[in-house]
Amino acid sequence: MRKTAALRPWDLFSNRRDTHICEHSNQNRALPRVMTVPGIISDMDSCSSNDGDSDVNSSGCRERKIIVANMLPLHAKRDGETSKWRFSWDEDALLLHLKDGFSPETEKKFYLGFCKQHLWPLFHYMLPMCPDHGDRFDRILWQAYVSANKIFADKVMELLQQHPGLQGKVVLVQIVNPARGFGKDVQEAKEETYMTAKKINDVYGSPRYQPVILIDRPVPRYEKSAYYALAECCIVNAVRDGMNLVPYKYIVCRQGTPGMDEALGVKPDSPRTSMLVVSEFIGCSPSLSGAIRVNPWDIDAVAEAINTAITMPESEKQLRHDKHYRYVSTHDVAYWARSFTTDLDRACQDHFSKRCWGIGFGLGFRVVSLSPSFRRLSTDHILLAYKRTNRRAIFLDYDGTVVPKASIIKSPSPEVISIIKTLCDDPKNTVFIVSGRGRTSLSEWLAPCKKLGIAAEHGYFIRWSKDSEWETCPVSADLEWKKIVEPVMNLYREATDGSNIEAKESALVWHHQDADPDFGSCQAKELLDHLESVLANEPAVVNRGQHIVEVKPLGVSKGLVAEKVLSRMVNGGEPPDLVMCVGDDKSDEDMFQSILTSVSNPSLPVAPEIFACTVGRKPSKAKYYLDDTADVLKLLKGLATATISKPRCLPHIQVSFESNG
Ligand SMILES: O=P(O)(O)OC[C@H]1O[C@H](O[C@H]2O[C@H](CO)[C@@H](O)[C@H](O)[C@H]2O)[C@H](O)[C@@H](O)[C@@H]1O
Repeated sequence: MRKTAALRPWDLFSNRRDTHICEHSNQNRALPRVMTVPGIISDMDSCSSNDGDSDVNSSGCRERKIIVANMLPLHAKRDGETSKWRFSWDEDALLLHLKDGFSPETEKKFYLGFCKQHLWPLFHYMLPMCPDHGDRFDRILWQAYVSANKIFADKVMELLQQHPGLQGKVVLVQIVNPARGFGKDVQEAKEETYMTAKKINDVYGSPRYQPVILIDRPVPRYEKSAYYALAECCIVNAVRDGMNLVPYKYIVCRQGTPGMDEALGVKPDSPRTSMLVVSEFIGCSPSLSGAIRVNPWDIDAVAEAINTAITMPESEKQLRHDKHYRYVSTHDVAYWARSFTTDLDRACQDHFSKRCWGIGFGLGFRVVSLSPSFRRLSTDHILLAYKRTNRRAIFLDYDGTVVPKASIIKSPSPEVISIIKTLCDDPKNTVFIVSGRGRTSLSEWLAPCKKLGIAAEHGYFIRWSKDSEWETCPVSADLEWKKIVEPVMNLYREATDGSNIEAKESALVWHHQDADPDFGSCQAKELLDHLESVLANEPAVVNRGQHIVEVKPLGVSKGLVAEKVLSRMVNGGEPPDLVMCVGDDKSDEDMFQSILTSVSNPSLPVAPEIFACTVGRKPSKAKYYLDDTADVLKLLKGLATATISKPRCLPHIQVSFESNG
């Protein structure tokens, strides 16, 4: 076993001074519910865990409630022999003055002055009464009150010291890397570091023990490697960082080499261990899955992480080290260079054949590269195909396609109804509205279109015409995940003014259309991440739509709707010869993909003509675009007109030849 431990903020390391790691078994140490100052600190450390556990929360962590009082109903007596304080309840609740912390002057001002002359009357609905101070606010008394509270707070913080068993055993070695600049800020940071180190050493050090060792000079690589090799734990907790390589170097040094083993007296086949505590804000953090991740601003969490790291069982340290070492040795500089080149190649694929467009405004501005074959769908173009085909499948999204997204009235206009009705009344057409919306509103709004098929809730429900029954998608009926999603969405609803939750039969949707646009978008991204992580093992998927974050059952998609409709047409002996699909958002991309794939379906006698069209000029699987819903309606109207004015079958003209004879 190596005999050195190390803890280090930024580039810091420390050595453990003895061979025994502090096996601090009571990690969730309970604090006494009422703590007084001065107390017997060592008594707190041995708090037993069988005290009723009333303040153990559901996750197993103790919630610490610290009550700090100026006067306690206690008798305090210092034991002459041991010099320890002994406390006993004062049955008569006599006031005990704890004078150690304050000068008589501060105590007089904060307690007799501010508390009694200002606070007490205030809390008793009276004006300040003292004739000396009259009715004026006395700033000096207030300042004494603030000072007294600060003294209390400082004392509490001091006593909340964590893991005192480690005192004398752990050393933090901080290597101060030479700064690259000479600004005032660098100087100030250095001064603060020195001051803090001195404070810690003064309080916790002894003539033979210095808890913090600052090394403020250029440290050659071989010397750093030696520190890395000896340190049992490495902490890199920068508040922001790019690709910090120190954790990787540390792992490699802990793995050692035959030469290092010899120098350190380590047996060649002895198990290797290493422990990393890393800031969640540094670039390498996600790649080190065995590291303990901390928020560097959370001092308590950092302290706990350090304790966990150095008290962890050796076997686990070894597992973590092996995992990290495998990662570091397979992801070397050559690997990074190769993967960067691959990513670059992929990103630039077809780069030169694409056209770039700047779209959006403000924070929404993006440059998108679009295929040169991506073009506006002209009515004339589709009309030619429409007129020469006889078995057409038409899929229309609802919101943002036939009804404008921004419209307050969500029901379709009479014009939309009339166009859709004309299209679906044509026996050559199979028309479906495929929407994320619920079945009740869709069937109500589209009631006049009797022959229209409706796929509601992204296809969770499908109805082939008004007279047929709703079919439910044969996916898992388990919607238990809703219980996980709802509280999370509620958090975001509460935190985002203007947002709301829509509960559908199979899905839950968080809407932020009426929230502040920028804040709403940021919250939506957060929510998406949050939900994806909590739903990792659930039969549900999270999607982002226009001003929405939606969670729906796994296996439900608009793409499957298109697949189902097309295969029913094929199986019914009516394979489509034209497939048209218009939609505006991400969920519609599934439909585009699905109809594009259908072209290569071997069961189709002839490949249908495909018109996949997105609404808005943006990257899409669709080959065509239209600018907005007005454009869509114009196009559909053109098709509807062709439907109505199609050449009727001419009546057979009977020519009779009358005989004149
Ligand atoms: O598949 P779609 O027909 O495009 O429907 C998708 C969602 O439509 C509805 O949300 C949309 O309208 C909301 C106003 O009614 C608006 O706030 C939101 O931004 C739009 O995305 C519907 O409420 C959702 O359930 C559908 O998934």
